[in-house]
Amino acid sequence: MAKGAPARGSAGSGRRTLVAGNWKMNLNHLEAIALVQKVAFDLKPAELEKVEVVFLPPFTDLRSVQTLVDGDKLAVGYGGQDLSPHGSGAYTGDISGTMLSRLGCSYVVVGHSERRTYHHEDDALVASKVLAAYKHGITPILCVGEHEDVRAAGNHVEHVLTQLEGSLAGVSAEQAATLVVAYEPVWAIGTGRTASAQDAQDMCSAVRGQLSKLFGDSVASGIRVLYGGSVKAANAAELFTMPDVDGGLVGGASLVAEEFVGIVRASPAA
Ligand SMILES: O=C(CO)COP(=O)(O)O
Repeated sequence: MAKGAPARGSAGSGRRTLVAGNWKMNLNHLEAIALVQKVAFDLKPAELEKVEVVFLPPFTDLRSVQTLVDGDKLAVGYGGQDLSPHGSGAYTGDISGTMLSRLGCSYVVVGHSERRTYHHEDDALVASKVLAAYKHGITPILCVGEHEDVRAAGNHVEHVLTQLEGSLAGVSAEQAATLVVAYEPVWAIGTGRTASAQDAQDMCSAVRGQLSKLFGDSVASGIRVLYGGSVKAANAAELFTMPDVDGGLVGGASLVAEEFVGIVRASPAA
């Protein structure tokens, strides 16, 4: 039985399933165009209406993806993998929310474990990026998740909920209404070791319970909570039918058109 806020379930919850492909540091702009074309042309309009499909390419591919999506009026979304907490100015290498929104991005990943690990991003920095995204009208996909040792010690729920609260410092209930959270256990990312559907459900439910405490039941029941970590066409259906799992944040499998399309089709909503 779900522990989180109000009666829901992906089917019948009112939350539209979201399948987002995080390409990480892969694919040049030509490969990007080929992949988006293949996925978007393969999926039927009815499927794209039921499941929201989002591409998260490297910054250098965004212009090409924008041109393709706009030119062919594709019913897919796209966004960045990170953004600067700053608005503009002398921040070498940073990409601002304004730049992303000018490129038509509707989403941005914030606080991915790879950035937390390799770029030492802490919850306070992640929270400032979440606020920067909202400032520019971009929906943050906030990533949280535990390392293997934390799970082994049985502290994973507490760890993730602390991370969630810290990463949402300063966010209002009104802003949170459009939030997307992605639960990505670090030990499942790129390892082929997917969390069990029940483990994913338990954590996504706990996340929703914490969102309820922070923003109230009605806001929390509308927030989409995704699972990420070795999602494939073969395991997506089991994960996405769990009542608090509203879709997936997909890494490796999002680079292969047939596999990504298979994941979208595995959604019970599709
Ligand atoms: O980190 C992820 C998505 O953000 C998950 O990556 P994989 O699907 O390759 O495990």
